[in-house]
Amino acid sequence: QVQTSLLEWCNVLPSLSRPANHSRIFYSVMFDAGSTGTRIHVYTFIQSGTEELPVLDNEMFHSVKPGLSAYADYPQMAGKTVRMLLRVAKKTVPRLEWKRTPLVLRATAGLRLLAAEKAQALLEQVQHVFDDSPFLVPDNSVSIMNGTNEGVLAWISLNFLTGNLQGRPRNAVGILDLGGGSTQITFLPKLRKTIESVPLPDYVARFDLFNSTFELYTHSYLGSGLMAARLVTLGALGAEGLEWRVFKSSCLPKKFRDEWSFGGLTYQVSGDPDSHAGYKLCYQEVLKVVKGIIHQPHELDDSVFFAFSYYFDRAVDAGLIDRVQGGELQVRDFKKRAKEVCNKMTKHPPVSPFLCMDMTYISCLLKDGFGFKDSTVLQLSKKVHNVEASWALGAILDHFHHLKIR
Ligand SMILES: Nc1nc2c(ncn2[C@@H]2O[C@H](COP(=O)(O)OP(=O)(O)O)[C@@H](O)[C@H]2O)c(=O)[nH]1
Repeated sequence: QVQTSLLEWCNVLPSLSRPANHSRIFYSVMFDAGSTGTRIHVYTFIQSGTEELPVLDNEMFHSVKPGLSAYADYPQMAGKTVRMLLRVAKKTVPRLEWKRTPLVLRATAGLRLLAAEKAQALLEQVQHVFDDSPFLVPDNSVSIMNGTNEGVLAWISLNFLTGNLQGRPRNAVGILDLGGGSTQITFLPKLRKTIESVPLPDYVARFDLFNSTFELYTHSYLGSGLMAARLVTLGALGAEGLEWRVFKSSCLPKKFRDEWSFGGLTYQVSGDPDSHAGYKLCYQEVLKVVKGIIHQPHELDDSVFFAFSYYFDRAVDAGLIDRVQGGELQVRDFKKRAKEVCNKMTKHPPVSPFLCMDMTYISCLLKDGFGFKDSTVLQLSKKVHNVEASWALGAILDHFHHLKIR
C-alpha cells in the first residue's frame, strides 16, 4: 500500500531525479528536533530503471529524550545527541551511499520557544556534527521550521500514506498533532467561507502539486502543546523562584508532590490539599489555557481527522486504544475518560500523575478549543502502513521536490 502510494506520488513529481539505466536504492535522513525529544527517520527509497519510479521501501526510526532545548545552557550536548542518532543512519545506509545521502534537521516548538541566541547556539552545534559527518549536507540543512510548515507537512505525510493525495483530494484527511510545545490543526476546506472567515491570512497555506495549488486551513498554536499547557495550568509559565515555589493544581492527585521538567527548567509541583481534586475544578483550570486562544473553523465535521503524537500517547495511557493498533475514538470518549481518571484520583492515584490534567486538556482543546462535536470520530494513529505519523516524511518530500509552501 505504501509502495503504491509512493509510486503514484513520485509519478507526478517530475523534478524527481531519475538515474539512467540501472535501478538503485537511495536514502535520506530527517531529524525531528522536538520540544520533548529528538528523532531520526532514515528513509530508504527504491528507484528502478528510468521508466519506473521510486517507492518508499523502509523507514528506520529512533528517538531520544529530552529535546535539544533541554540543553539550552550546554549546547555541546545537542551535538552529542545528534552524533549518537547519526549512528542509526550509519548502520542503515551502506557506506558507499553516505556521501549522496542528505541530512536534514528541522526543529519545532522547543527551539521556537527559546531565546533566539540560545536556539542558534544549539543549531550551530548540530551543523558542526553534520559538517563533520560523511553524509551530504545540503544548504539550509539545519533550521527551525515554522508552525505553518509543520502543519502542512504533517498533512502531506498523512494524506500521502493514506493514498488520498492522488485523484481524490476531496477525501483528504485532516490532521491533529499535539506536541509538547505546540499543537497543529490542518485540513482541506471544501467551502469558500472556511477560508474567507479565518482570523488572520496566515491560517491559510498553499502548496503546489499535480500542477494545481492546494489551499489548506492550518494553524500551529505555540504554547498550546501538552507540556506547555501543563505549565500554564500550574501557573508556572515564566514564573520565578523555581527553587522554593511549589505549583499546585486540582488536576493532580491531592497527596502528590514531585519535580517536573520541561524545556530545561525543573518545577516543584503538587496536588492541592486544600481543594477537591477532580474533574470539575481541573476543567476550570485547564479552560484558561484554551479560552480566547484557539480559533474554531467551519467544516470540522466534513473531514476525517487523524490524531497522533500526544493524542495517541495519552489515549493509550488512558486505556482507550491499543498501543499497536490505535483506533477510532469519539471526541466524547476523551471527556468521559478524563472524568473517570480525575474523579478516581484520590482513591486510586493513576500510574501517571498527570493523566487527569492531560486528558482534561485534550478534551477541552478538542471541544472548547477547536469546536469539535462530541460525536466527531477521530482516527488515532502512531504509524500508517508502518511509517511514523509525523511531519518528517512530508518534510523530506518537500526537501526533494520544493512544494513551495507559502
Ligand atoms: N510516533 C511518533 N511520534 C512522534 C514523532 N515525532 C514526535 N512524536 C510525538 O510527538 C509528541 C511530542 O512532540 P514534540 O515534537 O516533542 O513537541 P513539539 O516540539 O511541540 O512538536 C510525543 O507524543 C511524541 O511521541 C514521530 O516521528 N513518531
